[in-house]
Amino acid sequence: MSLIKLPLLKPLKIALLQLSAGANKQTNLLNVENHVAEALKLRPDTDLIMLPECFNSPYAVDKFREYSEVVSVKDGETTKFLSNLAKSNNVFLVGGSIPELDPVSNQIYNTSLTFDRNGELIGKHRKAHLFDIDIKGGIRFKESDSLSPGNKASYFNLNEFGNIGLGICYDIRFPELAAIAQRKANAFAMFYPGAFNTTTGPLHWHLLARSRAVDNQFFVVLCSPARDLSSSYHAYGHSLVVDPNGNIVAEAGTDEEILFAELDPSLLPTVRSSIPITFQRRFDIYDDVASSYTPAAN
Ligand SMILES: NC(=O)CC(=O)C(=O)O
Repeated sequence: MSLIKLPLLKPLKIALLQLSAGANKQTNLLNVENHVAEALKLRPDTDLIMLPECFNSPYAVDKFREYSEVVSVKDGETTKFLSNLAKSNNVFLVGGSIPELDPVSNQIYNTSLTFDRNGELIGKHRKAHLFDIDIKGGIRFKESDSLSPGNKASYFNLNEFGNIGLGICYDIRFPELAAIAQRKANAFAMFYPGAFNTTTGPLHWHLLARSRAVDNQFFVVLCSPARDLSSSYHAYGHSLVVDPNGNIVAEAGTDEEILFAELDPSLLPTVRSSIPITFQRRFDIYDDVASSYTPAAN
């Protein structure tokens, strides 16, 4: 077996903070700060910390505008908070997601912000596929009642660790975003802050994470809010890390929890050489789909 050559990248040590978010934004931010401190106390060599979808506000269509804020390191309360948190702790920070107010269009987005160790904003993704579903006897949710969709696939550079792709929650159901990150950016992992629920979580959470990992032969990382039965939306929990072979390597329960994992990119060449789908793609027969992609850098 000859190994596929990929640039030698460093293993990335990550901590996922599975937290609940209540009605008080300050309390939610304080909870994040305390858990970052706790994670770094337990594992001081952590390189990257990830937060869940909607960590500073309730996950509720009728609350997004009320909690929304501009994304600005100067004027945005949560942007500033995240930037300082990354810098003061010398970590990369995948800032889950927050309701973002675009001051020009007055539209609201579900937006994820990623910061480097200096607190620089290195990535911004607006949830591209809005969660509009209606499962009889299960759950009805319509993000598009108050949110607008983002319009690009996102991937970012983490210096010596290489590139990652990022989507938010429902975005995981659309394999194209992960495929773009893998093929256009040679990403070694796809990160999804995500709040599945007690109906769709048991149905599809693990299946989708493992599918995206196996499709692209890279790591898939999902960070969920903790389950809070007193809130209107019951998050699934089960934050998850899946390796490039589709194996679950770390999984949280349903309560607040810090989940640690290490993403070793040296696994990718072995997996890709064993089952070489990377070389076996038939773009000659699915060219129409490929040419409809609209890739964009940050
Ligand atoms: N909450 C979401 O965006 C997605 C979800 O719960 C699902 O796809 O299921």
